[in-house]
Amino acid sequence: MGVCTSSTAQCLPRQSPIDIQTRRAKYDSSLKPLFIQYDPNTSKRIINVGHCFNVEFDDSSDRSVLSEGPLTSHYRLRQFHFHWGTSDRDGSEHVIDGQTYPAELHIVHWNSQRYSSFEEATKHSDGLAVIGVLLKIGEPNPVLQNIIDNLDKVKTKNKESPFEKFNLSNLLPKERTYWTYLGSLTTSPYSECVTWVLLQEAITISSEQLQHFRGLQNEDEEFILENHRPLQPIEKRLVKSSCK
Ligand SMILES: NS(=O)(=O)N=C1NCCCN1
Ligand SMILES: [Zn+2]
Repeated sequence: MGVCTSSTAQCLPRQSPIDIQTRRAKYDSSLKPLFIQYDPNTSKRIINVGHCFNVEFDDSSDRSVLSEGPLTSHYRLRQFHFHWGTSDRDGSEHVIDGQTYPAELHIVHWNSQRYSSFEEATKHSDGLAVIGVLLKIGEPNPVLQNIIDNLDKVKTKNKESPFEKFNLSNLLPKERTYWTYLGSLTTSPYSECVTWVLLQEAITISSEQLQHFRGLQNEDEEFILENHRPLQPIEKRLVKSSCK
């Protein structure tokens, strides 16, 4: 069955982002540890897409993949991007027990075991798996600095620049425990095709580093000061936790 992009008779909406109420999350002992394998040789370019910037990967084969965890297929790495706010007080899309974070990293993968392309995968309820990583203000992050040093090359919409040999694994926190739930893309067309995997450990970014994100410009050459979607109703969904 195709995914719903809004509430229709045969299915309750499963929109994202949501507030993760950790005390309501249920520990599921059947959830496995995540298997994450990212080949630095698959990173290709950084591109300003108007509402954010993407770092894109060569997804013509299963060289960079996510599997296990709550997933029953393997998912191929496509791109990662961030969401941020006009100040350090908010900017994340997911919220934890009502607490907003200054930014959030999304690592987007598509089900290459069942579908032939990213575009096709977005039409199915198990099409995508997105790892969400919360960012908190702290020490400057040297791995993020490598990305930030390239933002001046993609200042305006559709500008792109080569971005090769990037080791995405180095951006992830040490601990990989997670919450998981069924949701959607948080940008248009909001397709309900995403298995969300939100890491419970945040990574750090300094306030000065985050300010560089807000220096990117959209198609009207205005600064992209914020790009996070408002919270959506959880409806009847359950959030599962990989740990007690
Ligand atoms: N913020 S999100 O849910 O990852 N949204 C996406 N939209 C299309 C490309 C992949 N991701
Ligand atoms: Zn996103």
